Amino acid sequence: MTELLSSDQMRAFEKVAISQGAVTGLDLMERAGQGVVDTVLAHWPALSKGAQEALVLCGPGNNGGDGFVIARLLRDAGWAVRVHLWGDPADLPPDAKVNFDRWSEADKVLSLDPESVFTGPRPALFIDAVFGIGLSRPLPDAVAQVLNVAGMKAWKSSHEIKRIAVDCPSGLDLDTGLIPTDMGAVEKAGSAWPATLNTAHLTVTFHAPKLGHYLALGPTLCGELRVVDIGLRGAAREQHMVGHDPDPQRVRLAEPKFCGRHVTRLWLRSAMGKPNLTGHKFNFGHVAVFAGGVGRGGAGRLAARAALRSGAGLVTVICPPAALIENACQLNAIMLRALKPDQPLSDVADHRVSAFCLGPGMGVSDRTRALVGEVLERRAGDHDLDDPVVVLDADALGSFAQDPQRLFDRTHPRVILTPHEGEFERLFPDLSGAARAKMSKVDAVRRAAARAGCIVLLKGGDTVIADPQGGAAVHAASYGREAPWLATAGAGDVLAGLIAGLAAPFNSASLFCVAELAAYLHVEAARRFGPGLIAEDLPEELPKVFRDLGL
Ligand SMILES: NC(=O)C1=CN([C@@H]2O[C@H](COP(=O)(O)OP(=O)(O)OC[C@H]3O[C@@H](n4cnc5c(N)ncnc54)[C@H](OP(=O)(O)O)[C@@H]3O)[C@@H](O)[C@H]2O)[C@@H](O)CC1
Ligand SMILES: [K+]
Repeated sequence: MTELLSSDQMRAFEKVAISQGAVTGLDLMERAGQGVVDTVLAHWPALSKGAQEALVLCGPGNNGGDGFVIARLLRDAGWAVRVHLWGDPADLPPDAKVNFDRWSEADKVLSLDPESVFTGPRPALFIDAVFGIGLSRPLPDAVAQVLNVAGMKAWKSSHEIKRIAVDCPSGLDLDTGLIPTDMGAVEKAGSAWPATLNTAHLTVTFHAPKLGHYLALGPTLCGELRVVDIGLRGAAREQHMVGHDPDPQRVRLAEPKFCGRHVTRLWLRSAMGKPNLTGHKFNFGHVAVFAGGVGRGGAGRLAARAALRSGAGLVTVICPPAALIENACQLNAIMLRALKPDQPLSDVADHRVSAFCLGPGMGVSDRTRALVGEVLERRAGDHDLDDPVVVLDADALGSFAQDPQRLFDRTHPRVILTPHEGEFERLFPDLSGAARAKMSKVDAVRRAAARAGCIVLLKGGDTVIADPQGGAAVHAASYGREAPWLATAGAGDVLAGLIAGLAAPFNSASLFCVAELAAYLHVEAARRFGPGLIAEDLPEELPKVFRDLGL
């Protein structure tokens, strides 16, 4: 699984490599610039056929230094290159200054402002090397105007201009995936896009992807993402093997990759219980899904269906007595039990229930709170691993909005909370909204998991999963894995059931690994079905996904 780095981690890698004498900063800058040129020419082979015009915008730090290297390499290859610099050359850091001087030996450097940039000839390549991991505040207005895609209209046939971002589109915070603005940060497309919108066709980053490439606006702004090896490998820590719990210091992409190779089948087999064992249905666990009252059972039934499709041996829907007939009309392979308000849970769910799923359609109520409390108190004794898995979603979370601590006092390591942003905000108001202008989604979910003492999975196109020790993963429905059809009623209920179903067999992987796989399968099912998807389709698509993935 690919590691996602913070800006500080990237700087630390560079520092270690340089201080060990393995490489100089100038070497790294040269490799970075060469890597961008090679990647661009490989991406658009037609550009290699004849030298053309390139525009390189450089900033006051080492991102700008990379820009000077790129400009020189293109010039050496016969391109006509114009370079604009934001800032005073005398203030450039040493390596960037060396490359500024190398460029300046034969060519001039222009100022970076809309007038001077847009009056020149139309370039084939528009290269943004203004700010990278060193962005520390909102973009200056003049830079924002030059980088705004709208500015391209100054050139005729602007659609033919390839926009390349060096490390990231300038203005993107590589820790949060947000765009810092004077008013805080902008996260969502549609929610007041800043005037500084800077989207690239291709972003070339170095050594490893950063958090901001995958979180929030990152994928929208970066276009396609390529990672160039600049020889820091010696300093890199080993990669994450699929099926292993996360390292608390690191963040990984939840994906079926190891050392750059696809290991999808291995991932499925390492996380799921069913493919590794023969036996009777009780070997594969029993999931109990609580459903709502009359007319509100659909969400619970969706979760139950997903649990059964994902490998649980048995699934029981537990509902209030009045909803028994409604559910009986709709369920076959899924068992059904009614639970009266004064009846003990053990009457309908014995000790063999290995996973509970609560929330979808249950309603925000005292009754839901009481049932959640009762399930969380069902502990096996000495060993956490013997406790049933408890997936808490939707109304199981909403029922504790007034007093989240009451929930957190009971949650344990075999519990997973699966909120969407709104539910997360109600449970963790101090880790949401404006607080997230500075704190990445990963940090917010890590803190939430530590506070709740259980796993937290915060849904989104950039789903973040964290455990109380700090281990974290991002599951990204981006860079070719977009799943817009998943934004449909009931899709979240299916995910909750999927987690419960995957976690139910006694021999499945840790709950964290199961949650990563569930997020992946959920998106795979949506993408395989495609346009027109509704939540009912997701569980039915799972068998095809399993088959496609080689199970
Ligand atoms: N690390 C590595 O291993 C490698 C790194 N490499 C490259 O170096 C890049 C990182 O370089 P970097 O640290 O110099 O940061 P960078 O993004 O150039 O900007 C810092 C400058 O911008 C300024 N500044 C910031 N925000 C501003 C604003 N809004 N408006 C105005 N000014 C602003 C800031 O000023 P300050 O905040 O200090 O006042 C400072 O002067 C990295 O992204 C990659 O491309 C590669 O060569 C290969 C190896
Ligand atoms: K940049």
